Amino acid sequence: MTSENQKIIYTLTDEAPRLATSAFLPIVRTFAEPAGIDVETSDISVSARILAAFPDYLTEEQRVPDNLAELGKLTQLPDTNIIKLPNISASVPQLNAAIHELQQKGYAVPDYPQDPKTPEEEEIRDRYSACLGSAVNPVLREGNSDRRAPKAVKEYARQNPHSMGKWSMASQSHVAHMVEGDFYAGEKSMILDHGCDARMEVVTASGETIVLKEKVALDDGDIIDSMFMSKKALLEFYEEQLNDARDTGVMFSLHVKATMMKVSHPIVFGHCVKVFYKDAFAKHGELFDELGVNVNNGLADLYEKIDTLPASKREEVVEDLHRCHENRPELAMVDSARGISNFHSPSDVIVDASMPAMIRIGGKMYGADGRKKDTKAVMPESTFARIYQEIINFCKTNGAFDPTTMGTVPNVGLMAQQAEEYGSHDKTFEVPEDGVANIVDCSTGEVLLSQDVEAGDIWRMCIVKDAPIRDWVKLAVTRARASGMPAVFWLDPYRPHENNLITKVREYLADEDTEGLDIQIMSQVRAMRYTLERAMRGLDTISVTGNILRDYLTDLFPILELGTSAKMLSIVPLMAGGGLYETGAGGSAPKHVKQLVEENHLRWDSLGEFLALAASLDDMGRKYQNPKAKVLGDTLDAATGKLLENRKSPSRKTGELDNRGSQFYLALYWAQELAAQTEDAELAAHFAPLAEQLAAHEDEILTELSEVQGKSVDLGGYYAADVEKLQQVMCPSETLNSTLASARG
Ligand SMILES: NC(=O)C1=CN([C@@H]2O[C@H](COP(=O)(O)OP(=O)(O)OC[C@H]3O[C@@H](n4cnc5c(N)ncnc54)[C@H](OP(=O)(O)O)[C@@H]3O)[C@@H](O)[C@H]2O)C=CC1
Ligand SMILES: O=C(O)CCC(=O)C(=O)O
Ligand SMILES: [Mg+2]
Repeated sequence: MTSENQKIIYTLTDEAPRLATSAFLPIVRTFAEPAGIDVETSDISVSARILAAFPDYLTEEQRVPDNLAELGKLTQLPDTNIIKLPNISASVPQLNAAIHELQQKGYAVPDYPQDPKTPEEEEIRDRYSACLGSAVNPVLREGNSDRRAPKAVKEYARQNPHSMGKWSMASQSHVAHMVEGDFYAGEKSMILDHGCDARMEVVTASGETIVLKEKVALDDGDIIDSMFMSKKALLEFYEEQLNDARDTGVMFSLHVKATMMKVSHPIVFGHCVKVFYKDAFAKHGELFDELGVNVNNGLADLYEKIDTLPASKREEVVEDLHRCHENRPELAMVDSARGISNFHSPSDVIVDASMPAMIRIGGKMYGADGRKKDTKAVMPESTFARIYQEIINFCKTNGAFDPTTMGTVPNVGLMAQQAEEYGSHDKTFEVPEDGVANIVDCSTGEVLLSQDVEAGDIWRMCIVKDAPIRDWVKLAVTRARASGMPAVFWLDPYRPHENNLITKVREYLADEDTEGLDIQIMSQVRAMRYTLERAMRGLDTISVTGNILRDYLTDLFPILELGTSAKMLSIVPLMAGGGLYETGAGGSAPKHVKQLVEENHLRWDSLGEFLALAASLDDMGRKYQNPKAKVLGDTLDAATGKLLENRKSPSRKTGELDNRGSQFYLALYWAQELAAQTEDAELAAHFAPLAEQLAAHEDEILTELSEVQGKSVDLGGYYAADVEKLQQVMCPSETLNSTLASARG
């Protein structure tokens, strides 16, 4: 690679990360330039993706390129180096809000047809499906995942522990999951011994064949699974759990991932809302249908639709809804001050973040009165829910974990090529009629996997490819070797899919040099217990997991260990040789944007972004023999360590140091580290004046950064903010801006 094409592609995403990046990019460019590294941006925000999907609805000037598709191609090239911050995985309400904002701005993109009636509407819905739910990560994550807390970050957390709630043996909090009729219960799985195209079809009782998916391309060695969730069993389960929560006086909460599991979980969520309010639905069901109410989009959708009714009718409906609460348990709240419950929107409570938050504060969630209470955490799908019950049991017995002493739990996650459930959205269906659900080899007609299903059941097919499994095993061995930690594969032999994985894991482990390494395979509940026992004693254990547990555990352990998963290093070594560097494991923190807009204080911590950039630079240095890049990476890591030591992370409180102030210190320390290092005299000479200038102007810059706080700001939009306004708000210190500019060529 020549110096001309040494390039970092920096993605622009949504919400708080987008804000933070606006402030960080001038710093990144200032530091990357002397090492001959270009920093190119690529907007993959939900609004940019919407615009890219509808060029024919836009004027020439309004059109934007399909950046995500472009990046997807680049993941297949060995030179690629992408930094990716969290982005919105849009639920339908979020998608609608983004569309509405764009329309208001004069972009004539069409409305989202939730229930398409014409071929044109179907075509529009298909185009929008590329913007809905988790649409970015699966395209870019063409590798497995390596997430961990770097030593300096772990050490900082040990010295400066975050608060932890108390656990009591008497806690009534628990997890409720289905024990029959869920995806786990009747799962079937096989390892293919030949490649083929398969179709998914339901053969109804009357003998009619309904093809749900014409073609799924499969390869020799793929593990494929067929699983379904029974609607009947799900409704019974909800009724039982609601009654149990009411009878035992515990709050009710529902934890799903409707953003990522964009087809199945909104349905699972919607059924819960309907069961909770079943009397109101029994009485007003027809009216709700006429109004087009779809509670898969949350109770907010219902309230919005009944708003169109005459006042007296609306009041009657609202009264009937309220009356349902008399026979139901108290509901966990998302925002008790504003009366927003767990049912308001399917994207308000996202299981990977919501369960750790509950566990961290002693197994509680907030009730309508704003108080913390014990809760029944309902996760219908049992496959992974049991790990949360295991940690709850552990905390009840042993008390809360102590961040000053607890061990660390890094993760190596199977993720590449849309592995497992997280790649199943285009192969997930609500079954139209009772019958037999078959996965059929198109060329021979052989039925590969078969299930008896009923109308309304959710049926899906999952795939994991062979090459990613081999790569995942290799990555686990590499991490075990590099860290000296034991590595545990969390695989359950009683689950057909994981049993097949175990076969392959054993085979591929045999190909690796595992001499002296401690590598074990345990079912998930045992793995959790083993890991927790060790963590409590200060011992570290790598979790090696499938895709869903990757997601769950990389919020759970960092939140307990570090207070937030934002402080994780999150690397995706792309299978084609490139690197995708993500920032932490957390979300895009909509609450933080609200605080910025109202009070001009951004509490988002960019630590994950600093760690990601250092890893990206380091990789560039090694791959392209660019010693300057390596020096930049090392000094950035050192600066990040200093930032932690000197407690220059953003504060949550308006008026104190925020994200922008924290970034100023990062720039100062980075310049100082570069000036002080002796490996590259040119870089030292280049950055010495910047280090001096930044230090000399510290007070002035901090004053300029804090003066702006406390007042509301206008970003010119939420999903599609005005770029200039964004820049002005995020870079308010003229002194810092000009000092950085003077160091650039
Ligand atoms: N990789 C990705 O692209 C991901 C995207 N998402 C998307 O993000 C959105 C919101 O997700 P949700 O799961 O609700 O989580 P949030 O983004 O709201 O994060 C949960 C909480 O974690 C804390 N937090 C997270 N990141 C940081 C940070 N960098 N600095 C400081 N605190 C942090 C905040 O706590 P506090 O408010 O107390 O300060 C925040 O409210 C959704 O649209 C979801 O789809 C979610 C996960 C990953
Ligand atoms: O893609 C998403 O929607 C969420 C991803 C996520 O939560 C994670 O990777 O930890
Ligand atoms: Mg996650």
